[in-house]
Amino acid sequence: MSQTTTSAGSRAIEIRGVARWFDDVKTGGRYTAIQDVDLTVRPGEFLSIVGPSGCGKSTLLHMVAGFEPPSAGEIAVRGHRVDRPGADRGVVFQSELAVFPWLTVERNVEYGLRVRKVPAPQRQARVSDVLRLVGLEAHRDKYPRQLSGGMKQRVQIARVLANDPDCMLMDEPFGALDAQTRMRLQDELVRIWQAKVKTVVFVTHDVSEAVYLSDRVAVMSPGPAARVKSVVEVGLPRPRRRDDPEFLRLTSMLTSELHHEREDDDGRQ
Ligand SMILES: Nc1ncnc2c1ncn2[C@@H]1O[C@H](COP(=O)(O)OP(=O)(O)OP(=O)(O)O)[C@@H](O)[C@H]1O
Repeated sequence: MSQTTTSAGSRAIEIRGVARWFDDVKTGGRYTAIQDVDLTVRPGEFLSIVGPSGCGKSTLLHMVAGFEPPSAGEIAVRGHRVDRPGADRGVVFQSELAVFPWLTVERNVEYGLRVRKVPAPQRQARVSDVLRLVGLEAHRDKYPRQLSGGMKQRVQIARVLANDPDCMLMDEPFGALDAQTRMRLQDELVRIWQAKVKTVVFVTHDVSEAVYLSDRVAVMSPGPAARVKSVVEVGLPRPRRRDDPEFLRLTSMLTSELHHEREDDDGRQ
């Protein structure tokens, strides 16, 4: 990251006027995936991004991660412009391929700490701490092929937490899991988030998952030129119940918001 652009204040992540387009080498034209995206994420907040398939959720998250630059606009994390990946932002992907198959659970989790040359005693303490937090202590010597899909996602989460980032950026991390495992991991994620007080940005297709987990839910419009069309506050206390009438009302409201393109800009921020 480079120069300070804004005072961090109450903004963990600030996305201002961001667009991303891709050149089509065959036609010489370009495809504008997202345009004019404005979104502020507060420190310690759990914010989900929902949107139709292909609208640009992953593209937006990858830009916050610093994997690719915006074509226009600016992204700042704690007041610093993002221009590359950084240890302050940890990314959890949908695919279990993000876990190194040739390393044990412990080695996977320790990986970032080794790269940063954290001394062995500190490394071991940190790894034990996060393995305990994600419930993988008993599996530390196993290889990924010996783990279930849910356990592999826990390895990814533990690996991110070991680096103690300010924000966790999660790209449909539970998308490939069966419904029961998914719900269990949602509960675990809330517990971990509450224990570690990280800012979390969570991309999902699943409105109910977003309402269950989040402080606020940002809804994107369909692409091309997708934008954040509204941001909805979820005021429900935790632990949440999926059969709570207010939970069901919010889920149904967000579902219709997602499926109906609205031209007004009321909810933009
Ligand atoms: N490297 C690229 N080159 C060209 N087009 C791209 C590239 N990456 C993404 N796109 C296009 O940008 C749009 C947004 O893609 P993205 O994967 O961010 O959407 P998404 O909302 O995360 O989708 P899904 O919910 O299906 O995972 C899509 O139309 C996609 O085809």
